[in-house]
Amino acid sequence: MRIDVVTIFPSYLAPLREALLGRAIDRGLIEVAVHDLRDWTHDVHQAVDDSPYGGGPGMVMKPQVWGEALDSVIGPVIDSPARLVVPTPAGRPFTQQLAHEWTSAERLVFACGRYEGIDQRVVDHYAQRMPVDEVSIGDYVLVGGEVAVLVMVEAVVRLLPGVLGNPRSAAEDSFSDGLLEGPAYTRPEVWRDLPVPPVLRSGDHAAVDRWRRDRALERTARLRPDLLAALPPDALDEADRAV
Ligand SMILES: Nc1nc2cc(Br)ccc2s1
Repeated sequence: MRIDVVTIFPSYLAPLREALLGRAIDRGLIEVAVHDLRDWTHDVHQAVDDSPYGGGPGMVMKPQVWGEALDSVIGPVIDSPARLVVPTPAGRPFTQQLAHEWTSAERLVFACGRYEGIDQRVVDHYAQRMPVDEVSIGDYVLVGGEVAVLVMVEAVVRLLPGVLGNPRSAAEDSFSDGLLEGPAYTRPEVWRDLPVPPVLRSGDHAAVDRWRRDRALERTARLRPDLLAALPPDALDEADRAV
Protein backbone atom coordinates (compact mmCIF):
# COMPACT_ATOMS: atom_id res chain seq x y z
CA MET A 1 0.00 0.00 0.00
CA ARG A 2 1.19 3.49 -0.85
CA ILE A 3 0.16 6.33 1.43
CA ASP A 4 0.43 9.99 0.45
CA VAL A 5 -0.30 12.83 2.82
CA VAL A 6 -0.67 16.46 1.70
CA THR A 7 -0.35 19.01 4.52
CA ILE A 8 0.99 22.46 5.40
CA PHE A 9 2.75 20.89 8.38
CA PRO A 10 4.78 17.92 7.05
CA SER A 11 6.67 17.58 10.35
CA TYR A 12 3.36 16.70 12.06
CA LEU A 13 3.51 13.39 10.18
CA ALA A 14 6.99 12.45 11.42
CA PRO A 15 5.51 9.75 13.75
CA LEU A 16 4.57 7.78 10.63
CA ARG A 17 8.22 6.84 10.37
CA GLU A 18 8.55 5.65 13.96
CA ALA A 19 8.13 2.22 15.59
CA LEU A 20 5.66 -0.23 14.01
CA LEU A 21 4.87 2.02 11.04
CA GLY A 22 8.53 2.84 10.50
CA ARG A 23 9.37 -0.85 10.49
CA ALA A 24 6.57 -1.53 7.99
CA ILE A 25 8.15 1.08 5.70
CA ASP A 26 11.63 -0.37 6.18
CA ARG A 27 10.30 -3.83 5.34
CA GLY A 28 8.63 -2.54 2.18
CA LEU A 29 5.13 -3.39 3.43
CA ILE A 30 4.04 0.21 2.86
CA GLU A 31 5.34 3.32 1.12
CA VAL A 32 4.72 6.70 2.74
CA ALA A 33 5.21 10.11 1.13
CA VAL A 34 4.40 13.41 2.85
CA HIS A 35 3.96 16.49 0.67
CA ASP A 36 3.99 20.18 1.64
CA LEU A 37 0.90 21.84 0.18
CA ARG A 38 2.82 25.11 -0.10
CA ASP A 39 5.00 23.52 -2.81
CA TRP A 40 2.03 24.14 -5.13
CA THR A 41 1.65 27.84 -4.35
CA HIS A 42 2.99 30.44 -6.74
CA ASP A 43 2.86 33.64 -4.74
CA VAL A 44 5.52 35.11 -2.52
CA HIS A 45 3.36 34.58 0.56
CA GLN A 46 2.63 30.96 -0.39
CA ALA A 47 -1.03 31.60 0.42
CA VAL A 48 -3.14 28.48 0.96
CA ASP A 49 -6.29 30.06 2.41
CA ASP A 50 -8.69 32.94 1.85
CA SER A 51 -11.78 34.50 3.43
CA PRO A 52 -15.01 32.47 3.32
CA TYR A 53 -17.75 33.41 0.84
CA GLY A 54 -20.86 34.37 2.80
CA GLY A 55 -18.76 35.73 5.67
CA GLY A 56 -18.14 34.05 8.98
CA PRO A 57 -15.07 33.41 11.13
CA GLY A 58 -11.81 31.92 10.02
CA MET A 59 -10.37 31.13 6.62
CA VAL A 60 -11.03 28.47 3.97
CA MET A 61 -8.31 26.59 2.10
CA LYS A 62 -8.03 27.59 -1.55
CA PRO A 63 -9.26 25.10 -4.19
CA GLN A 64 -6.60 26.04 -6.75
CA VAL A 65 -3.67 25.06 -4.55
CA TRP A 66 -5.35 21.81 -3.51
CA GLY A 67 -6.24 21.00 -7.09
CA GLU A 68 -2.66 21.38 -8.29
CA ALA A 69 -1.32 19.41 -5.35
CA LEU A 70 -3.77 16.51 -5.64
CA ASP A 71 -3.45 16.35 -9.43
CA SER A 72 0.29 16.03 -8.95
CA VAL A 73 0.13 13.49 -6.10
CA ILE A 74 -2.75 11.35 -7.39
CA GLY A 75 -1.73 11.44 -11.03
CA PRO A 76 -4.25 10.51 -13.76
CA VAL A 77 -7.52 9.96 -11.88
CA ILE A 78 -9.00 7.74 -14.58
CA ASP A 79 -8.93 4.19 -13.13
CA SER A 80 -6.85 5.54 -10.27
CA PRO A 81 -6.18 2.86 -7.63
CA ALA A 82 -6.24 5.61 -5.01
CA ARG A 83 -8.87 6.57 -2.46
CA LEU A 84 -8.85 10.24 -1.44
CA VAL A 85 -9.46 10.66 2.28
CA VAL A 86 -10.34 14.05 3.74
CA PRO A 87 -10.41 14.13 7.54
CA THR A 88 -13.13 16.48 8.79
CA PRO A 89 -15.31 16.78 11.89
CA ALA A 90 -18.20 16.86 9.42
CA GLY A 91 -17.42 13.41 8.06
CA ARG A 92 -18.64 9.84 8.41
CA PRO A 93 -17.29 8.08 11.49
CA PHE A 94 -13.96 6.31 11.08
CA THR A 95 -14.45 2.78 12.41
CA GLN A 96 -12.56 -0.51 12.61
CA GLN A 97 -14.76 -1.72 9.77
CA LEU A 98 -13.72 1.22 7.57
CA ALA A 99 -10.09 0.56 8.50
CA HIS A 100 -10.53 -3.01 7.28
CA GLU A 101 -12.18 -1.80 4.06
CA TRP A 102 -9.25 0.51 3.33
CA THR A 103 -6.72 -2.32 3.69
CA SER A 104 -7.69 -3.40 0.17
CA ALA A 105 -6.82 0.01 -1.32
CA GLU A 106 -3.63 0.13 -3.38
CA ARG A 107 -3.24 3.80 -2.47
CA LEU A 108 -4.59 6.12 0.20
CA VAL A 109 -4.15 9.86 -0.38
CA PHE A 110 -4.90 12.01 2.68
CA ALA A 111 -5.71 15.73 2.33
CA CYS A 112 -5.11 17.51 5.65
CA GLY A 113 -7.32 20.54 6.04
CA ARG A 114 -6.69 23.38 8.46
CA TYR A 115 -8.55 26.56 9.40
CA GLU A 116 -12.28 26.19 8.56
CA GLY A 117 -11.53 23.38 6.13
CA ILE A 118 -10.97 22.96 2.41
CA ASP A 119 -13.18 24.60 -0.27
CA GLN A 120 -15.94 21.99 -0.83
CA ARG A 121 -15.36 22.03 -4.57
CA VAL A 122 -12.13 20.09 -4.07
CA VAL A 123 -14.05 17.12 -2.66
CA ASP A 124 -16.82 17.58 -5.25
CA HIS A 125 -14.32 17.65 -8.11
CA TYR A 126 -12.43 14.51 -7.14
CA ALA A 127 -15.56 12.66 -6.03
CA GLN A 128 -16.66 12.72 -9.69
CA ARG A 129 -13.49 10.85 -10.64
CA MET A 130 -12.49 8.57 -7.77
CA PRO A 131 -13.56 7.30 -4.34
CA VAL A 132 -13.49 10.15 -1.84
CA ASP A 133 -14.14 9.66 1.88
CA GLU A 134 -14.86 12.60 4.19
CA VAL A 135 -14.14 10.99 7.55
CA SER A 136 -14.28 12.03 11.21
CA ILE A 137 -12.29 10.34 13.97
CA GLY A 138 -14.69 11.56 16.63
CA ASP A 139 -17.20 14.15 17.73
CA TYR A 140 -14.70 16.83 18.60
CA VAL A 141 -12.83 19.45 16.57
CA LEU A 142 -9.09 19.42 16.11
CA VAL A 143 -6.96 22.23 14.70
CA GLY A 144 -6.18 20.28 11.56
CA GLY A 145 -6.47 16.91 9.87
CA GLU A 146 -2.88 15.75 10.54
CA VAL A 147 -3.58 14.08 13.89
CA ALA A 148 -6.61 12.36 12.36
CA VAL A 149 -4.36 11.02 9.58
CA LEU A 150 -1.93 9.57 12.13
CA VAL A 151 -4.85 7.80 13.82
CA MET A 152 -6.30 6.41 10.61
CA VAL A 153 -3.00 5.35 9.07
CA GLU A 154 -2.03 3.43 12.21
CA ALA A 155 -5.44 1.76 12.40
CA VAL A 156 -5.21 0.65 8.75
CA VAL A 157 -1.54 -0.30 8.51
CA ARG A 158 -1.60 -2.49 11.61
CA LEU A 159 -4.20 -4.64 9.81
CA LEU A 160 -1.99 -5.26 6.79
CA PRO A 161 -0.48 -8.75 6.52
CA GLY A 162 2.95 -8.99 8.09
CA VAL A 163 2.81 -5.72 10.02
CA LEU A 164 1.84 -7.09 13.41
CA GLY A 165 4.07 -9.79 14.88
CA ASN A 166 1.07 -11.92 15.77
CA PRO A 167 -1.83 -11.78 13.26
CA ARG A 168 -4.15 -13.01 16.03
CA SER A 169 -3.77 -9.57 17.65
CA ALA A 170 -5.67 -7.89 14.84
CA ALA A 171 -8.15 -10.75 14.59
CA GLU A 172 -8.96 -10.46 18.29
CA ASP A 173 -9.10 -6.68 18.48
CA SER A 174 -11.75 -4.76 20.25
CA PHE A 175 -14.57 -4.45 17.70
CA SER A 176 -13.36 -7.48 15.72
CA ASP A 177 -16.37 -9.40 17.04
CA GLY A 178 -18.46 -6.31 17.64
CA LEU A 179 -17.54 -6.14 21.31
CA LEU A 180 -15.01 -4.24 23.37
CA GLU A 181 -12.06 -6.30 24.51
CA GLY A 182 -12.15 -7.52 28.09
CA PRO A 183 -9.41 -6.85 30.67
CA ALA A 184 -5.86 -8.18 30.22
CA TYR A 185 -3.38 -9.29 32.91
CA THR A 186 0.28 -10.29 33.16
CA ARG A 187 2.78 -11.05 35.94
CA PRO A 188 2.98 -10.63 38.90
CA GLU A 189 0.21 -12.90 40.15
CA VAL A 190 -0.67 -10.32 42.85
CA TRP A 191 0.03 -6.61 42.48
CA ARG A 192 -0.77 -4.18 45.32
CA ASP A 193 -3.00 -6.85 46.86
CA LEU A 194 -4.87 -7.22 43.55
CA PRO A 195 -4.77 -10.81 42.24
CA VAL A 196 -4.99 -12.00 38.67
CA PRO A 197 -8.44 -13.66 38.22
CA PRO A 198 -7.78 -17.34 39.08
CA VAL A 199 -9.48 -18.69 35.95
CA LEU A 200 -6.70 -17.14 33.85
CA ARG A 201 -4.16 -19.32 35.65
CA SER A 202 -6.32 -22.47 35.56
CA GLY A 203 -5.07 -23.85 32.25
CA ASP A 204 -8.71 -24.55 31.36
CA HIS A 205 -8.81 -22.90 27.91
CA ALA A 206 -12.57 -23.30 27.51
CA ALA A 207 -13.14 -21.66 30.88
CA VAL A 208 -10.69 -18.86 30.01
CA ASP A 209 -12.43 -18.25 26.69
CA ARG A 210 -15.83 -18.13 28.40
CA TRP A 211 -14.55 -15.82 31.12
CA ARG A 212 -13.01 -13.46 28.57
CA ARG A 213 -16.21 -13.42 26.51
CA ASP A 214 -18.27 -12.66 29.63
CA ARG A 215 -15.98 -9.79 30.60
CA ALA A 216 -16.14 -8.40 27.05
CA LEU A 217 -19.94 -8.57 27.09
CA GLU A 218 -20.11 -6.90 30.50
CA ARG A 219 -17.70 -4.15 29.46
CA THR A 220 -19.55 -3.54 26.20
CA ALA A 221 -22.91 -3.39 27.95
CA ARG A 222 -21.51 -0.94 30.49
CA LEU A 223 -19.51 1.36 28.18
CA ARG A 224 -20.94 0.88 24.67
CA PRO A 225 -24.51 -0.48 24.78
CA ASP A 226 -24.88 0.85 21.25
CA LEU A 227 -22.44 -1.81 20.03
CA LEU A 228 -24.52 -4.55 21.67
CA ALA A 229 -27.67 -3.19 20.08
CA ALA A 230 -25.95 -3.21 16.67
CA LEU A 231 -24.98 -6.89 16.84
CA PRO A 232 -26.75 -9.21 14.40
CA PRO A 233 -29.43 -11.36 16.12
CA ASP A 234 -27.33 -14.53 15.90
CA ALA A 235 -24.21 -12.90 17.35
CA LEU A 236 -25.04 -13.83 20.95
CA ASP A 237 -25.57 -17.41 22.05
CA GLU A 238 -27.52 -18.59 25.10
CA ALA A 239 -24.46 -18.37 27.35
CA ASP A 240 -23.85 -14.80 26.15
CA ARG A 241 -27.41 -13.80 26.94
CA ALA A 242 -27.00 -15.13 30.48
CA VAL A 243 -24.29 -12.56 31.23
N1 LIG B 1 -12.07 15.75 14.34
C1 LIG B 1 -11.48 16.55 13.38
N2 LIG B 1 -11.27 17.85 13.48
C2 LIG B 1 -10.70 18.40 12.35
C3 LIG B 1 -10.39 19.73 12.15
C4 LIG B 1 -9.82 20.10 10.95
BR1 LIG B 1 -9.41 21.92 10.66
C5 LIG B 1 -9.55 19.19 9.94
C6 LIG B 1 -9.86 17.86 10.14
C7 LIG B 1 -10.43 17.48 11.35
S1 LIG B 1 -10.93 15.91 11.88
